Amino acid sequence: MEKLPFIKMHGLGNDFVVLDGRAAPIALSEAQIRAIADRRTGVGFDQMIVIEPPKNGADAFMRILNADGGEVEACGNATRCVASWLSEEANRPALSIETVVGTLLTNVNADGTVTVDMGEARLGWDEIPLAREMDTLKVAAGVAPLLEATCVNVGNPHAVYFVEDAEAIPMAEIGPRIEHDPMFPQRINVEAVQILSPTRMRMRVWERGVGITRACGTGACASLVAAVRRGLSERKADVILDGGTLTIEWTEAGRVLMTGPVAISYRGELEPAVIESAQ
Ligand SMILES: N[C@H](CCC[C@H](N)C(=O)O)C(=O)O
Repeated sequence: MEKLPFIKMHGLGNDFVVLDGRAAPIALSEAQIRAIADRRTGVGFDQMIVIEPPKNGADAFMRILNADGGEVEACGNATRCVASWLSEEANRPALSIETVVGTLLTNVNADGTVTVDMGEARLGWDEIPLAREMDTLKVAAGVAPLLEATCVNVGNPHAVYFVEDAEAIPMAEIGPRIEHDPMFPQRINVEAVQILSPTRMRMRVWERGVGITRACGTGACASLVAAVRRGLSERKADVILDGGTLTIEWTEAGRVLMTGPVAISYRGELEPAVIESAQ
């Protein structure tokens, strides 16, 4: 096996290993993905992104793998990072990037931030999905003090809990218990949100398949949509994450736009032994 080149990128500290599978397909097992995700013996990442040739005429297709090896539908911060990289390669700011749940439109702004149109927020119980029919505005599922969620799907599933003090929530302890609650048949990303003003909120996240991350783009989108649904926020607001701030807008047309910075940390080559030794 050859050495595997990669780009290490992050969006507000939500970090990614990006592989280019356009010239030759890259197929890794869940165990191999977990081996690369290891922050001591691998490279370490929250998500792995594999860029593939487009299937429906967009600029590229992106596959998204969580650190636990599972493939998922959406990753907002990674979409922004990939858009920035591909935009420089294509020498144009606007791109379209296919994912397993649809094609996302991206734009690299003059200040270097990247905006992604994550598409329409899905609010139906079967779109989240939940285990049974109910109003997704108030879902009685969780672990104290996170007991009533507003659930939103922005390509991937989120349970958003509004709290008085986000810093006081023991996310490492209760996040995994909510992630695996039987109410959520595809598991779920968990957000604790403290409203600071009609245009600012603080959010902490336990990500499905990863754990606590410094930022979650789709989580910020879901938090804004949930806050608007509960009358707690204007349709455009800043979401303050551990790693920094994302600006999110839920347009009158129902689409969710996310804007924020991206960064390349380094480029590297993965030794074949890391992959071949994976159990
Ligand atoms: N953990 C998420 C995927 C990554 C989401 C996050 N990193 C983002 O920026 O949207 C899930 O299992 O749906």
